[in-house]
Amino acid sequence: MVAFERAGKRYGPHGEGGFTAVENVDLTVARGAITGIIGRSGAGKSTLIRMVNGLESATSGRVLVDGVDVGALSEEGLRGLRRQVGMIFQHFNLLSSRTAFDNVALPLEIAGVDKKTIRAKVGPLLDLVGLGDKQGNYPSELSGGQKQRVGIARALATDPKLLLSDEATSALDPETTQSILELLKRINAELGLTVLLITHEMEVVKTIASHVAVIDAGRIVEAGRTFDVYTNPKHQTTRTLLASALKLPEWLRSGIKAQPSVGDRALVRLVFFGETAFKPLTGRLVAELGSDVNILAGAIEEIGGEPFGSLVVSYSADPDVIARADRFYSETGLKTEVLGYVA
Ligand SMILES: Nc1ncnc2c1ncn2[C@@H]1O[C@H](COP(=O)(O)OP(=O)(O)OP(=O)(O)O)[C@@H](O)[C@H]1O
Repeated sequence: MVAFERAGKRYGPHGEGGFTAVENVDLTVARGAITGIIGRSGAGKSTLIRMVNGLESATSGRVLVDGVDVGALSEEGLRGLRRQVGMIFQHFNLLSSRTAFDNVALPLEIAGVDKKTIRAKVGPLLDLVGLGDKQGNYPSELSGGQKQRVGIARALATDPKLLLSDEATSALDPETTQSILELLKRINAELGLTVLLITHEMEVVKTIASHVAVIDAGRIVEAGRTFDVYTNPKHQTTRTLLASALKLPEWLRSGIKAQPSVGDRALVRLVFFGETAFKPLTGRLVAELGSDVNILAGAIEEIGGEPFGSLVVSYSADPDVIARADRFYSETGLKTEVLGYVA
């Protein structure tokens, strides 16, 4: 549905004074799927997603939506594209002088739709997002979650086939975030809408995205099924993003170092799924390393209905202990990653 072909974006002049925000991105977004793009602040996420609806133009390569090169569209072509591509934003971007109803009606008014059709369309959309009783309320009278629901209804007004989500839950508390993600999931399933979202939170990706791409300094460093990337991350950026999503106590998280000093302990995430899920490997690891293994956190989670377990343990970073542990992992096929080192 969306294809980035060696797509890049450079702000300002070429050479000195310019800045390359996105570089050589090759990425395909499957029709009907929910795809997440995750990266740290400044990684280029907003630039990348805005290239899909022409809010930013590629300065190299191409971005195709349903085979159409966005960069080659005329102003009128772009307006047509934006009717097919809805967008929601971190700060909702509602007009404060308009009611919920009138905010949702706005794209239809702009498209020249008659009043009767607008009335027939907006009510059911507000019902769909659970705001049937708030049609006459102004944004200032709505909670953050309700404002985002209005934003979602507005994005759906022109019956788009693709929804872009720019950090749509970043300004919301965890509970409201979950309810908005549930709503997006339902819309994806019920309307068959393709969703492309950007976020800096692994939890968001894990909750709703079937596929994920990790962006770092303007480049996609890893992409694939969310389950695969989450259970077997290959790139250091992905590992760092995952580590920050683990529910480790603050005292432990803040003490993590990239390199060990003498006497430090390795902090290791063990991932259990598929064949390794049902083997009593933790006991064997403890037997292998002596009683030196500390279990610090553990959870059974699932992505897209596929369960997996993760356990965070620490043990001596002494090279001999590390070598024994690594031998054990390669013999058993247990997936692991070193999160860092702690004193
Ligand atoms: N109009 C612009 N002119 C020059 N540089 C820009 C412009 N817009 C963004 N940038 C730079 O491009 C880089 C990527 O910005 P972008 O907003 O795409 O990142 P992001 O991953 O969405 O970050 P955040 O999550 O903080 O919004 C940043 O270093 C930013 O300063």
